[in-house]
Amino acid sequence: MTAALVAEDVAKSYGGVTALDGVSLSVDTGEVFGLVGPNGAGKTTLVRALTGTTTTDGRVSVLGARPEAIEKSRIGLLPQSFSPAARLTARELLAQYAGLYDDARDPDAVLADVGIEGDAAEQWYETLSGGQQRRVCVAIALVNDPEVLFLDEPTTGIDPAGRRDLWTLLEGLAADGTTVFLTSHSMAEVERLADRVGFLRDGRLVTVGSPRDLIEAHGGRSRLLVETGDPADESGDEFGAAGDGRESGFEFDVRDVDVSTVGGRLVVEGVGPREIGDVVDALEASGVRFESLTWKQPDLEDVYLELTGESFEGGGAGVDAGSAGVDR
Ligand SMILES: Nc1ncnc2c1ncn2[C@@H]1O[C@H](COP(=O)(O)OP(=O)(O)OP(=O)(O)O)[C@@H](O)[C@H]1O
Repeated sequence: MTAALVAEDVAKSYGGVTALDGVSLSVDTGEVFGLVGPNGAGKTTLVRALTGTTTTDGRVSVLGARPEAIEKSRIGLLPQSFSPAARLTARELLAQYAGLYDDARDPDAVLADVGIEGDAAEQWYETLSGGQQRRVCVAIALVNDPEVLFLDEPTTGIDPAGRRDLWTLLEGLAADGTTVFLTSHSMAEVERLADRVGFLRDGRLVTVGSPRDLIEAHGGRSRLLVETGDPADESGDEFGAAGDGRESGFEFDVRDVDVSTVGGRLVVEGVGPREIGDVVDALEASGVRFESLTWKQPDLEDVYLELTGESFEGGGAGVDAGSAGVDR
């Protein structure tokens, strides 16, 4: 497969601040590449390097050419901060941007794709809600039907239903062969959309891989989160990696589980779906009273926390796909 995007040893400093410190990567034609990393890691700077909107050291190529030399109609860019004319309606804005290209898509159809229809399409941009404004900005990036689409935190401010609609739209574009380079702080978004994910930290690409491979390598084991409602569990004390749970005071007749307390929860790691009942029995046999149980498979958020050195905090809040809660 041919590479749509190539970065070789790309570096950028702002005064004494190193934003990119020798980044090399290649994105195949038709691939969705997700770039994640903490605030200030250099994601926006890399998007700007790849789109030729800032100068850098190193080499960048987009569709086989330098980004500045590429026909603008072949590229779509949604910058992180983008403010189109405030006193044009969504329709007028789309028509304006469509007019920049010889062969643009129908503005109304693009607006409909991002969920802006009816009254919202006739309102001044400045009177739309933040999420509606972001949708219009996404539409502007799509109006030229680009071969390569750069989206810098596209769904920030968009409500959950709109976010999922946008994911479906992006999946459709990717299925039709559009190359997508996406930055996001939503691990759910990246896990769902990206074929490969790059983790950027302090201007360096620390790892790249498919969500599945990264979760396998860095996500840890599936775990059962036990809300005991017991303030003693707030201590964060490790119960130790007792394979049978004995050091925690529980008689776990379940092999290869690690028990600890994190963030006020009892965390039993290494619990597969079939062992949930055994662990519940063991908890009850040990006299542990609990308010709820949540089973959580490792996901990209766990990978992120591991790779950025942030501690796992029992993360039940991040549980969506692939988890089951048992309330008592
Ligand atoms: N125009 C600029 N002038 C000076 N410093 C800058 C400029 N743009 C970025 N930086 C610095 O470069 C570093 C990388 O910034 P960048 O915006 O690329 O990070 P990011 O990963 O996109 O962050 P976020 O997740 O907060 O959007 C930061 O330390 C930032 O302060």
